[in-house]
Amino acid sequence: SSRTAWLHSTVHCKSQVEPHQGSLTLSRIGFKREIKAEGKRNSDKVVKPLGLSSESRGSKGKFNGVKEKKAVRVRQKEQIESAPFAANSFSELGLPDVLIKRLEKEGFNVPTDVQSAAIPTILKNHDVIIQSYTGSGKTLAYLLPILSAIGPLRNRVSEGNDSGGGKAGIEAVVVAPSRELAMQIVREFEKILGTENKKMVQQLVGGANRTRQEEGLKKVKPAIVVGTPGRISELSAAGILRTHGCRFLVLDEVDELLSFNFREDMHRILDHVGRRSGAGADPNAKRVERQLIMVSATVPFSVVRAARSWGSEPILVQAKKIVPLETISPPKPVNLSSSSPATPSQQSVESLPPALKHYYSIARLQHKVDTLRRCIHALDAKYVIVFMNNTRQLKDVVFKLEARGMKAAELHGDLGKLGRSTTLKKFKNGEVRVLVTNELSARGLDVPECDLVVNIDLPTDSTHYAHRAGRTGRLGRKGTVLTICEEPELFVVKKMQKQLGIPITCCEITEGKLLVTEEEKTLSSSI
Ligand SMILES: Nc1ncnc2c1ncn2[C@@H]1O[C@H](COP(=O)(O)OP(=O)(O)OP(=O)(O)O)[C@@H](O)[C@H]1O
Repeated sequence: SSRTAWLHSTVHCKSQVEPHQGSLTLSRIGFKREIKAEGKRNSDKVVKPLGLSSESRGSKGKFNGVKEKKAVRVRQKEQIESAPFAANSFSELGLPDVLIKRLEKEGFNVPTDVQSAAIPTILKNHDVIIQSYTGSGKTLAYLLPILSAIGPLRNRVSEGNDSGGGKAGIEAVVVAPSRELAMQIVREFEKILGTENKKMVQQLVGGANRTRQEEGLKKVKPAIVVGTPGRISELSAAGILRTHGCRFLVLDEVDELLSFNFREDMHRILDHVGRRSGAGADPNAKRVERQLIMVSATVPFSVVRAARSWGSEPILVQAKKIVPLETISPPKPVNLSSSSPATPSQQSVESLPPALKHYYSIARLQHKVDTLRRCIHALDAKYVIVFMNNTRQLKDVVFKLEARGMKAAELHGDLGKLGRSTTLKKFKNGEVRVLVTNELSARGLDVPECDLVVNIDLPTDSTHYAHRAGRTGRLGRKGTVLTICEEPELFVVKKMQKQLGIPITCCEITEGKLLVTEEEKTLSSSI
């Protein structure tokens, strides 16, 4: 039945890595002693700069760019005090001084937990999956190690003779599932690089002018490209995008990229960007060995499997934990029909920011927009993202809100590239208060001010719920998520509540206030 199908699809979320599996003594990957799960300040410790020894970088190939035919990626085995799970500054993480200065200039002074864990691990050349909750700063967690190896802000101390000023061709490929997300990543690169260097990054998104992109690749010769799977693989197949010398392949929102929709394009990208670590030297002798970086707030076992087959000894990096992938076993079947309260998997809890508040409200279909509007007023929300499943109905909701004097706009894939970016810009600058959208915006979209997410239609499963919800409460901010459902849909909300391990509290919006019933309060506190 469709209900069973829904349950099965959501089991993925639970299948993710259970905490404390396998030994955390990782001398293999350079960590000296057991890594404690709780974040530990290391301010009083001298932490050796990680990943910067001249022995392992520069002189041994990979970091000398594409000139050497058989670039070999050397993983650092040297011992360090401990992983700085909550570093006090970026300088503790082994990033070059020039890069740290740029970060400070842009107002980034303290790394987030996931950045503290991921940056040193990537600097030590490991293939990684980065998993931590939405809005926790995963973009910089991979962007900074890349910029410390490529381009003007790179670490020059550990280099050999010549490296990475953009002459070596494409050195990093970042793939994202939507144009908006790809453009956002480009802007983050540009922010750190500064105006004078922003040309070393080029966007390759679908829907944009392909000829201009081709010219850019030929004339400007960027070192980093960021794009969507279709356009990247198209340009690669046409021989215009040459990625044999690529040292970094990043798959942002990897679980989405590995979905059926992107299968063929992703296959081409994984096959043609750099050389897989450990792959036989013969057919790909001219390729540089690449480092594979996979990123998402939700990591189903299918991603673990993909990382094992496309990467080499990959490591799962979470905010406070680093685990070799080989210790992760496939999910056990979960009995979701059991009446006893399901124990949420640690992993699913970790996909959501801890400060978020989750509510649901029951309304008839024809009253959903009215409930939405009253909720916005009750919470005095300023930046609201509303999710729906059916693109054709977005317009109707926008129309109803506007009729009541609330500035709203629709955002979906059928709009042209220009229309999409204009709408997004208007939402970000506050001209539009309510952005009515579909799954397109659920992944990665970063509008830090977003204070309310509303599901007018239910998300298909708890993974989708987590990504939608994660558009608010970014980087420790407050945020509210409201799911408006009809009575018969309530069981779906209850199920997601169990799977995600969060209270989704029943509320009513009356007389301009969002009220929680007493009964619900006790129910949700028992979760
Ligand atoms: N160290 C930091 N200090 C201050 N702000 C930061 C830091 N790191 C990231 N940010 C900001 O936090 C916000 C969220 O970061 P980012 O978009 O990378 O989150 P994410 O974990 O990738 O989320 P999602 O899973 O939704 O894609 C961004 O606005 C980013 O600029």
